[in-house]
Amino acid sequence: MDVLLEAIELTKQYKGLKAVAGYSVKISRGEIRGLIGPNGAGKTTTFNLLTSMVKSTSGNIYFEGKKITGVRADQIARLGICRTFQNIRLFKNLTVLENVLIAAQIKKKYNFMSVLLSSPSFLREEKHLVDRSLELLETMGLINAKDIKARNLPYGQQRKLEIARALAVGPKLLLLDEPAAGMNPSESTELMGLIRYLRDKFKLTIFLIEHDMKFVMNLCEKIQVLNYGTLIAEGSAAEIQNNPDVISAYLGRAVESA
Ligand SMILES: Nc1ncnc2c1ncn2[C@@H]1O[C@H](COP(=O)(O)OP(=O)(O)OP(=O)(O)O)[C@@H](O)[C@H]1O
Repeated sequence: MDVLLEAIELTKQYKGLKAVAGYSVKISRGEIRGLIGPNGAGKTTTFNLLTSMVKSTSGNIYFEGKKITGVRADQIARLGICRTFQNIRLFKNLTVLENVLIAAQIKKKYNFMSVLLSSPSFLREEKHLVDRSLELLETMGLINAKDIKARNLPYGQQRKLEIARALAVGPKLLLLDEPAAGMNPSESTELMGLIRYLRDKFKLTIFLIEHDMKFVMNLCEKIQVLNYGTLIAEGSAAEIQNNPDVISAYLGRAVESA
């Protein structure tokens, strides 16, 4: 098995609460993996730990065999772990194309003088970035919206723009936090096909959090289930659906909130 990402015994403690407790995962290159669990189970915290957006209390993370525990979030993105957010984070007053361009520039380190003097190499590079960003918008079905301000995009398209921004950084591993949230059934079915297409086209590995069970069960080859910060199950869609611990975790929460 060609393991792209491995986490061993990750824990995040907030005062008296263990948001994530001893979480481990091994994700193979090319896989589409799902992470589910009731509200507050620790899913987003897990993504925050994997991308160094929060510091783990203990545990280790390895990416392509190298230890990345404690590496800064911007460096994690440059190494090839990029993500989207549950609460969409776009530059709302910039256009769709500008949003992607900003993300595409993360990997480039311009020499200040070459930018100031608009040197030929900078202009060449800039054209390359624009071309690549336009290509990405084409792939995501957003090309006709390229000059529209992000705030004026319909919600489902804002979610797609977030994915385009993450792709612009050039990830190997793409983490999607509730990519289908707020989408109608036909949009989420279309998104499923798009995610498979992106995985193949860009040779990605995808790890996603999603509350839409149909989406997760149809798309993910393997699924993990968190409950109160602890991993309670891991397996195929059929294994997860029939797992009594998973069923009682979801039913238990439903009873609590009734
Ligand atoms: N910065 C923080 N300080 C204190 N507690 C936090 C913090 N971030 C998260 N938590 C707590 O950690 C637990 C896990 O939260 P998390 O957001 O990871 O869950 P989740 O599974 O993503 O939930 P949801 O499905 O509702 O998005 C929750 O009890 C939450 O209140």
